[in-house]
Amino acid sequence: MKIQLREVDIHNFDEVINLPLLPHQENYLASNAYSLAQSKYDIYYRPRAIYADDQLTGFLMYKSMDDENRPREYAIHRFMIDHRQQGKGIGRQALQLAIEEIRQDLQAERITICYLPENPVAKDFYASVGFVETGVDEEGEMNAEIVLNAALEK
Ligand SMILES: CC(=O)SCCNC(=O)CCNC(=O)[C@H](O)C(C)(C)COP(=O)(O)OP(=O)(O)OC[C@H]1O[C@@H](n2cnc3c(N)ncnc32)[C@H](O)[C@@H]1OP(=O)(O)O
Repeated sequence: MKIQLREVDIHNFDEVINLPLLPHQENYLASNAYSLAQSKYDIYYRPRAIYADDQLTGFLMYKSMDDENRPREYAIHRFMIDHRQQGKGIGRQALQLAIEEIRQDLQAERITICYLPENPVAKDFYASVGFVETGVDEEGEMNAEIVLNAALEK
């Protein structure tokens, strides 16, 4: 299966907004409609549509942390796969592609991700990709990170 990240644009934004999750999964992240609106008002956000063999199957969004005075850091804020397509390896490949895309910025030193501790998939999945948990923040979300420059690791 060929997995690609593509820009969200006038041709696919409707479909991205309508990508379905199971009802309980909707609690794990903001809606795609909210995320796309957010990306229009915060230029640091980079929304991406996930395609599997040219079929739209998911959405992710990351941002550089330049605006928070952390210019060498990127944060993956949203990540979802159409529930009918989950568990087929698409998410894992899409996350790898996002990490590769971020690595194109040779200044990048750190990638963070956060998730609700009760999310049954996130913890083990993100750990298997290399994210190391750093603690729960004030909003109750677990934070985890990949340090790209090993010299920075504590
Ligand atoms: C930053 C954030 O947005 S955090 C919120 C993340 N998003 C959500 O929780 C929304 C609902 N979930 C999803 O959209 C998807 O399940 C995602 C994005 C978490 C993963 O995408 P998928 O395409 O399903 O993942 P993929 O098939 O590549 O599997 C990756 C791993 O997740 C785990 N996994 C996937 N689905 C399940 C499931 N239903 N039950 C248990 N584990 C699962 C497996 O451990 C798998 O590892 P493996 O490759 O060793 O088998």
